[in-house]
Amino acid sequence: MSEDMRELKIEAARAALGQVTDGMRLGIGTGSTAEEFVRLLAERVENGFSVIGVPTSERTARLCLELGVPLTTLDDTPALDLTIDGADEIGPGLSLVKGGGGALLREKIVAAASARMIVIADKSKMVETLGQFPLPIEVNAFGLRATVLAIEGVARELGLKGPLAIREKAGESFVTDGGHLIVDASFGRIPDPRALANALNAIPGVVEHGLFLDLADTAYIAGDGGVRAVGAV
Ligand SMILES: O=C[C@H](O)[C@H](O)[C@H](O)COP(=O)(O)O
Repeated sequence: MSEDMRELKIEAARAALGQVTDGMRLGIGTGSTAEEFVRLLAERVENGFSVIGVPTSERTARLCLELGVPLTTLDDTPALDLTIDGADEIGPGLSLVKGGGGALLREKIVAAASARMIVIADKSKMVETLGQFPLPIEVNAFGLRATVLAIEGVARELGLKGPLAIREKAGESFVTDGGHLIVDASFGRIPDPRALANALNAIPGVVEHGLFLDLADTAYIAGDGGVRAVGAV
């Protein structure tokens, strides 16, 4: 990642930090942008700021522990004030594709348990139509081939084309924090994300998918001209 790109992620994270107030219960996202947020948050915590966070992945949990950000679980703190997370794509109405890092299931559970969700990203994530980033679909390993066939069937019915790939890491199937697999669907364009989300939700082997609809309230998008807020501020 270039230094410029990292700087944009830091700027977006800093804008989101401005919305965090003392005592908040936070959902803490996953990925390179969310990690910049964790680093800034840790500096505030070191200076006496009091927050408690629910991490959306083991990776984020490790970073928080390393930097001294206090953590809780969703079982102990089931209602959160604010989730701050990155995204792979941000489309119309703050519809999102998430899950490039494989954390989509916990991210969605945490976002849904939060009163508010802020997305932080550099400007490259803004798109007119979702789908150029392969859509991550978290699936149960049991019946994988049947589930892939069902996803292909749903895609065909919706006029979506493109290969499905079982995600791999270092030559092995990638396994999520929840012990599931990821199917990456390269549709190119998803003109009706809601129809696809509903159809995927109806497939038993699909645990969750990376379409986040009606979850994000605000996005802070960092570009050359500074940070732009999209949605409610
Ligand atoms: O599973 C990973 C998450 O959904 C990330 O928030 C997403 O992939 C964006 O990550 P990054 O900030 O590294 O582009």
